[in-house]
Amino acid sequence: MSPQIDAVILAGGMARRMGGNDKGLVELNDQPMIKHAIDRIKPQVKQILINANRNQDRYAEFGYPVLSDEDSGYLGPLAGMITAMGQTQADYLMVVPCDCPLLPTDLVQRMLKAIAAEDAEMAVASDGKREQPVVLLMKPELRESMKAFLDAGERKIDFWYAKHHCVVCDFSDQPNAFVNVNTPEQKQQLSEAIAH
Ligand SMILES: Nc1nc2c(ncn2[C@@H]2O[C@H](COP(=O)(O)OP(=O)(O)OP(=O)(O)O)[C@@H](O)[C@H]2O)c(=O)[nH]1
Ligand SMILES: [Mg+2]
Repeated sequence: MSPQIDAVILAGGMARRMGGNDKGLVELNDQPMIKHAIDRIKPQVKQILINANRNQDRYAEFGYPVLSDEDSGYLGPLAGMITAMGQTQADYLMVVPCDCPLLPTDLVQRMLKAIAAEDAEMAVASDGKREQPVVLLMKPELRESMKAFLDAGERKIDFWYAKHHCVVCDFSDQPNAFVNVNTPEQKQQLSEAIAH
């Protein structure tokens, strides 16, 4: 039987580079940014979870459970992942950010295959040039390890996954899939690129 996979879309950051505007709700070509991510991921998983720390009512309108960080101190993406790992019943959790509107339509399938090929604990996506540290597929059982790492004051996720058997899943055939919208300028650029 194929494993059950849920996804969490991380939208719990402060979005300082976006002027503090809640990035998942900022519109890109007439749709909230998170809706682009939802449309990419929904066909690939059983259940979507949204992780948000403000505007929870607006996020709830997308029709999926909205989880806020257990620790509300804006401790970074790890806090959102820990929260979602504690909620999911799935075999694997796919983590994606809300600010990558062009995620691969074969993301989950390839990440799962990469894990199986090496009997790894988790996979991190790469665009061929660099790893995408918040695009991860992992077993929810890793929650305790991640929580201990965060509780120890560590924040950098790549240091955490270096402690585990993590395989890099290469998407150099679609490098634009991980285009990341952190600033109004990046949003404008992508908006124009999509429109053409
Ligand atoms: N749950 C949760 N997610 C976070 C937190 N900080 C960042 N993220 C998420 O992690 C992903 C990558 O982070 P960034 O792109 O740097 O987003 P950000 O921190 O909101 O933006 P900046 O303040 O401009 O760095 C995004 O999907 C964020 O929503 C946090 O404290 N809690
Ligand atoms: Mg970002």
